Amino acid sequence: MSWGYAANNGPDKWADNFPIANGPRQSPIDIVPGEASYDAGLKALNLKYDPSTCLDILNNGHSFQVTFVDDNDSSTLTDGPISGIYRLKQFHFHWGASDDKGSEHTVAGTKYPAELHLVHWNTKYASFGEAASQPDGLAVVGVFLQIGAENANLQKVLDAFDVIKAKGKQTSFADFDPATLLPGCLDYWTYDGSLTTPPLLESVTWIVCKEPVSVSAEQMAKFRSLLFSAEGEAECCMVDNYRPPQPLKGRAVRASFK
Ligand SMILES: NS(=O)(=O)/N=C1/NCCO1
Ligand SMILES: [Zn+2]
Repeated sequence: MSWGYAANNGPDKWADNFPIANGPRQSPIDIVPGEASYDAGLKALNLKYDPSTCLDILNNGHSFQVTFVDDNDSSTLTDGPISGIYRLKQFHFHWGASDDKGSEHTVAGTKYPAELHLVHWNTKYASFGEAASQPDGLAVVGVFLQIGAENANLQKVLDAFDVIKAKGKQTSFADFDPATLLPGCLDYWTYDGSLTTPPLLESVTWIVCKEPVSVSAEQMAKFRSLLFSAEGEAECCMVDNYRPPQPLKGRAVRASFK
Protein backbone atom coordinates (compact mmCIF):
# COMPACT_ATOMS: atom_id res chain seq x y z
CA MET A 1 0.00 0.00 0.00
CA SER A 2 1.31 3.46 -0.77
CA TRP A 3 1.69 6.34 1.65
CA GLY A 4 -1.12 8.75 2.40
CA TYR A 5 -2.72 10.57 5.31
CA ALA A 6 -5.05 7.89 6.70
CA ALA A 7 -4.55 6.05 9.99
CA ASN A 8 -3.05 3.03 8.21
CA ASN A 9 -0.65 4.87 5.85
CA GLY A 10 -0.29 8.34 7.32
CA PRO A 11 2.60 10.36 8.86
CA ASP A 12 2.96 8.04 11.87
CA LYS A 13 3.58 5.10 9.50
CA TRP A 14 5.92 6.79 6.99
CA ALA A 15 9.11 5.76 8.86
CA ASP A 16 8.32 2.10 8.03
CA ASN A 17 9.22 2.69 4.38
CA PHE A 18 11.10 5.99 4.71
CA PRO A 19 13.34 5.78 7.80
CA ILE A 20 14.62 9.32 7.13
CA ALA A 21 11.25 10.34 8.64
CA ASN A 22 13.15 10.26 11.97
CA GLY A 23 16.15 12.13 10.55
CA PRO A 24 17.92 15.23 11.87
CA ARG A 25 16.39 17.82 9.51
CA GLN A 26 12.75 16.89 9.00
CA SER A 27 9.90 19.25 8.09
CA PRO A 28 7.57 20.86 8.90
CA ILE A 29 8.39 22.48 12.26
CA ASP A 30 6.69 24.71 14.77
CA ILE A 31 8.18 28.18 14.26
CA VAL A 32 8.55 30.05 17.55
CA PRO A 33 9.12 33.71 16.60
CA GLY A 34 10.76 34.53 19.95
CA GLU A 35 13.37 31.82 19.35
CA ALA A 36 14.17 32.78 15.74
CA SER A 37 17.33 34.85 15.34
CA TYR A 38 17.25 37.95 13.15
CA ASP A 39 19.99 37.68 10.50
CA ALA A 40 20.86 41.05 8.91
CA GLY A 41 22.81 39.17 6.25
CA LEU A 42 19.64 37.60 4.81
CA LYS A 43 18.67 39.15 1.49
CA ALA A 44 15.15 39.93 0.31
CA LEU A 45 13.49 37.17 -1.70
CA ASN A 46 13.74 37.67 -5.45
CA LEU A 47 10.91 35.79 -7.13
CA LYS A 48 10.54 36.27 -10.88
CA TYR A 49 7.81 34.14 -12.47
CA ASP A 50 6.76 34.04 -16.13
CA PRO A 51 3.06 33.06 -16.46
CA SER A 52 3.75 31.51 -19.87
CA THR A 53 5.73 28.74 -18.13
CA CYS A 54 2.55 27.48 -16.45
CA LEU A 55 1.71 24.06 -17.90
CA ASP A 56 -0.99 22.02 -16.17
CA ILE A 57 -2.88 21.20 -12.98
CA LEU A 58 -2.97 17.69 -11.55
CA ASN A 59 -4.65 15.76 -8.73
CA ASN A 60 -1.83 13.45 -7.66
CA GLY A 61 -3.82 11.73 -4.91
CA HIS A 62 -2.04 13.63 -2.12
CA SER A 63 -2.74 17.24 -3.14
CA PHE A 64 -3.24 19.09 -6.38
CA GLN A 65 -0.29 20.71 -8.06
CA VAL A 66 0.26 23.29 -10.78
CA THR A 67 3.35 22.35 -12.78
CA PHE A 68 5.66 24.66 -14.70
CA VAL A 69 8.05 24.32 -17.65
CA ASP A 70 11.46 24.23 -15.97
CA ASP A 71 13.82 23.77 -18.94
CA ASN A 72 14.92 27.44 -18.75
CA ASP A 73 15.33 30.26 -16.22
CA SER A 74 11.99 32.00 -16.93
CA SER A 75 10.54 31.37 -13.46
CA THR A 76 13.13 31.58 -10.70
CA LEU A 77 13.90 32.24 -7.06
CA THR A 78 17.17 33.98 -6.26
CA ASP A 79 18.67 35.79 -3.23
CA GLY A 80 16.84 35.33 0.09
CA PRO A 81 18.81 32.75 2.10
CA ILE A 82 20.02 30.89 -0.99
CA SER A 83 22.88 31.31 -3.44
CA GLY A 84 22.55 30.64 -7.15
CA ILE A 85 19.41 30.25 -9.21
CA TYR A 86 16.52 27.96 -8.30
CA ARG A 87 13.81 27.19 -10.88
CA LEU A 88 10.10 26.92 -10.07
CA LYS A 89 8.90 23.35 -10.67
CA GLN A 90 5.41 23.32 -9.14
CA PHE A 91 3.19 24.67 -6.43
CA HIS A 92 0.65 22.81 -4.31
CA PHE A 93 -1.23 23.16 -1.04
CA HIS A 94 -1.96 21.36 2.24
CA TRP A 95 -5.23 21.88 4.09
CA GLY A 96 -7.55 20.61 6.82
CA ALA A 97 -11.03 19.13 7.14
CA SER A 98 -11.97 22.27 9.10
CA ASP A 99 -10.58 25.80 9.39
CA ASP A 100 -8.80 25.08 12.72
CA LYS A 101 -6.07 22.97 11.06
CA GLY A 102 -4.42 22.31 7.71
CA SER A 103 -1.04 24.05 7.61
CA GLU A 104 2.16 22.04 7.98
CA HIS A 105 4.31 24.70 9.61
CA THR A 106 2.76 26.24 12.72
CA VAL A 107 3.62 29.54 14.38
CA ALA A 108 3.95 29.28 18.17
CA GLY A 109 1.51 26.37 17.93
CA THR A 110 -0.99 28.17 15.71
CA LYS A 111 -2.30 26.12 12.81
CA TYR A 112 -3.59 27.89 9.69
CA PRO A 113 -6.37 26.38 7.54
CA ALA A 114 -4.00 25.87 4.61
CA GLU A 115 -0.41 26.33 3.41
CA LEU A 116 0.90 26.99 -0.12
CA HIS A 117 4.24 25.49 -1.19
CA LEU A 118 6.17 26.85 -4.17
CA VAL A 119 8.82 24.24 -5.00
CA HIS A 120 12.11 25.31 -6.65
CA TRP A 121 15.27 23.37 -7.55
CA ASN A 122 18.91 24.46 -7.68
CA THR A 123 20.15 24.83 -11.27
CA LYS A 124 23.64 23.75 -10.25
CA TYR A 125 22.09 20.27 -10.65
CA ALA A 126 20.78 18.82 -13.91
CA SER A 127 17.15 18.23 -12.87
CA PHE A 128 14.61 18.40 -10.05
CA GLY A 129 15.18 14.70 -9.33
CA GLU A 130 18.94 15.12 -9.06
CA ALA A 131 18.57 18.27 -6.94
CA ALA A 132 16.09 16.58 -4.60
CA SER A 133 18.87 14.23 -3.44
CA GLN A 134 21.25 17.08 -2.51
CA PRO A 135 21.38 19.00 0.80
CA ASP A 136 21.14 22.34 -1.05
CA GLY A 137 19.01 21.01 -3.90
CA LEU A 138 15.57 22.50 -3.20
CA ALA A 139 14.04 25.71 -1.89
CA VAL A 140 10.36 25.74 -0.96
CA VAL A 141 8.52 28.99 -0.24
CA GLY A 142 5.67 28.45 2.20
CA VAL A 143 2.73 30.85 2.49
CA PHE A 144 -0.01 30.53 5.12
CA LEU A 145 -3.66 30.99 4.18
CA GLN A 146 -6.04 32.53 6.70
CA ILE A 147 -9.84 32.83 6.52
CA GLY A 148 -10.93 36.24 5.26
CA ALA A 149 -11.87 37.89 2.00
CA GLU A 150 -12.23 35.81 -1.14
CA ASN A 151 -8.91 35.50 -2.93
CA ALA A 152 -9.62 36.27 -6.59
CA ASN A 153 -6.20 35.03 -7.76
CA LEU A 154 -6.60 31.73 -5.94
CA GLN A 155 -10.09 31.39 -7.45
CA LYS A 156 -8.52 31.00 -10.92
CA VAL A 157 -6.88 27.80 -9.62
CA LEU A 158 -10.02 26.57 -7.83
CA ASP A 159 -12.08 27.05 -11.02
CA ALA A 160 -10.07 24.20 -12.58
CA PHE A 161 -11.05 21.72 -9.84
CA ASP A 162 -14.17 20.30 -11.48
CA VAL A 163 -12.09 18.42 -14.06
CA ILE A 164 -9.42 17.17 -11.61
CA LYS A 165 -11.70 15.97 -8.80
CA ALA A 166 -10.31 12.43 -8.69
CA LYS A 167 -6.77 11.10 -8.23
CA GLY A 168 -4.84 10.97 -11.52
CA LYS A 169 -6.90 13.66 -13.27
CA GLN A 170 -4.88 16.34 -15.07
CA THR A 171 -5.77 19.23 -17.32
CA SER A 172 -3.96 22.06 -19.09
CA PHE A 173 -3.56 25.25 -17.06
CA ALA A 174 -1.99 28.24 -18.76
CA ASP A 175 -0.97 31.83 -18.17
CA PHE A 176 -1.11 31.82 -14.41
CA ASP A 177 1.25 34.00 -12.37
CA PRO A 178 2.00 32.36 -9.01
CA ALA A 179 3.36 35.68 -7.75
CA THR A 180 -0.29 36.74 -7.39
CA LEU A 181 -0.58 34.21 -4.54
CA LEU A 182 2.21 35.83 -2.49
CA PRO A 183 1.63 38.20 0.43
CA GLY A 184 2.47 41.90 0.07
CA CYS A 185 5.23 41.65 2.65
CA LEU A 186 7.90 39.00 1.95
CA ASP A 187 9.44 38.90 5.45
CA TYR A 188 10.35 35.25 6.12
CA TRP A 189 11.73 32.64 8.46
CA THR A 190 14.26 30.17 7.05
CA TYR A 191 15.74 26.85 8.22
CA ASP A 192 17.22 23.65 6.79
CA GLY A 193 14.60 20.94 6.37
CA SER A 194 13.07 18.28 4.19
CA LEU A 195 10.23 17.41 1.89
CA THR A 196 7.13 17.04 4.05
CA THR A 197 5.90 14.14 1.91
CA PRO A 198 7.67 10.85 1.18
CA PRO A 199 10.47 10.37 0.25
CA LEU A 200 11.02 13.10 2.93
CA LEU A 201 14.41 13.95 1.42
CA GLU A 202 16.53 16.32 3.54
CA SER A 203 17.26 18.67 0.66
CA VAL A 204 15.04 21.70 1.33
CA THR A 205 15.93 25.21 2.34
CA TRP A 206 12.59 26.29 3.80
CA ILE A 207 11.49 29.89 3.36
CA VAL A 208 8.24 30.51 5.29
CA CYS A 209 6.54 33.89 4.85
CA LYS A 210 5.45 35.63 8.02
CA GLU A 211 2.40 37.28 6.41
CA PRO A 212 -0.54 35.05 5.43
CA VAL A 213 -2.77 35.56 2.41
CA SER A 214 -6.57 35.39 2.54
CA VAL A 215 -8.89 32.59 1.53
CA SER A 216 -12.66 32.62 2.05
CA ALA A 217 -14.52 29.89 3.92
CA GLU A 218 -16.32 29.03 0.65
CA GLN A 219 -12.97 28.67 -1.12
CA MET A 220 -11.76 26.33 1.63
CA ALA A 221 -14.87 24.22 1.04
CA LYS A 222 -13.81 23.98 -2.62
CA PHE A 223 -10.38 22.58 -1.60
CA ARG A 224 -12.25 19.92 0.41
CA SER A 225 -14.30 18.88 -2.62
CA LEU A 226 -11.26 17.19 -4.18
CA LEU A 227 -10.80 13.45 -3.69
CA PHE A 228 -7.87 11.32 -2.54
CA SER A 229 -9.59 8.48 -4.41
CA ALA A 230 -9.53 7.70 -8.12
CA GLU A 231 -12.59 7.53 -10.37
CA GLY A 232 -14.54 4.35 -9.67
CA GLU A 233 -13.12 3.95 -6.15
CA ALA A 234 -15.06 4.67 -2.96
CA GLU A 235 -14.99 8.48 -2.67
CA CYS A 236 -12.57 9.82 -0.04
CA CYS A 237 -12.45 13.62 0.43
CA MET A 238 -9.01 15.18 0.13
CA VAL A 239 -8.64 16.79 3.56
CA ASP A 240 -6.02 16.81 6.35
CA ASN A 241 -3.22 16.24 3.83
CA TYR A 242 -0.65 17.78 6.19
CA ARG A 243 2.28 16.36 8.15
CA PRO A 244 2.45 17.61 11.76
CA PRO A 245 5.50 19.51 13.08
CA GLN A 246 8.68 17.48 13.56
CA PRO A 247 11.49 17.75 16.18
CA LEU A 248 13.81 20.73 15.62
CA LYS A 249 16.85 18.67 16.76
CA GLY A 250 19.01 21.70 17.44
CA ARG A 251 18.42 23.52 14.18
CA ALA A 252 18.50 27.32 14.04
CA VAL A 253 15.54 29.22 12.60
CA ARG A 254 16.56 32.61 11.20
CA ALA A 255 14.32 35.63 10.58
CA SER A 256 14.80 38.10 7.73
CA PHE A 257 13.06 40.76 9.81
CA LYS A 258 13.31 42.32 13.29
N1 LIG B 1 5.36 19.40 0.76
S1 LIG B 1 6.76 19.47 0.02
O1 LIG B 1 7.83 19.44 1.00
O2 LIG B 1 6.81 20.62 -0.87
N2 LIG B 1 6.87 18.09 -0.80
C1 LIG B 1 7.21 17.93 -2.07
N3 LIG B 1 7.27 16.74 -2.70
C2 LIG B 1 7.68 16.89 -4.04
C3 LIG B 1 7.91 18.36 -4.15
O3 LIG B 1 7.55 18.94 -2.88
ZN1 LIG C 1 4.02 20.72 0.40
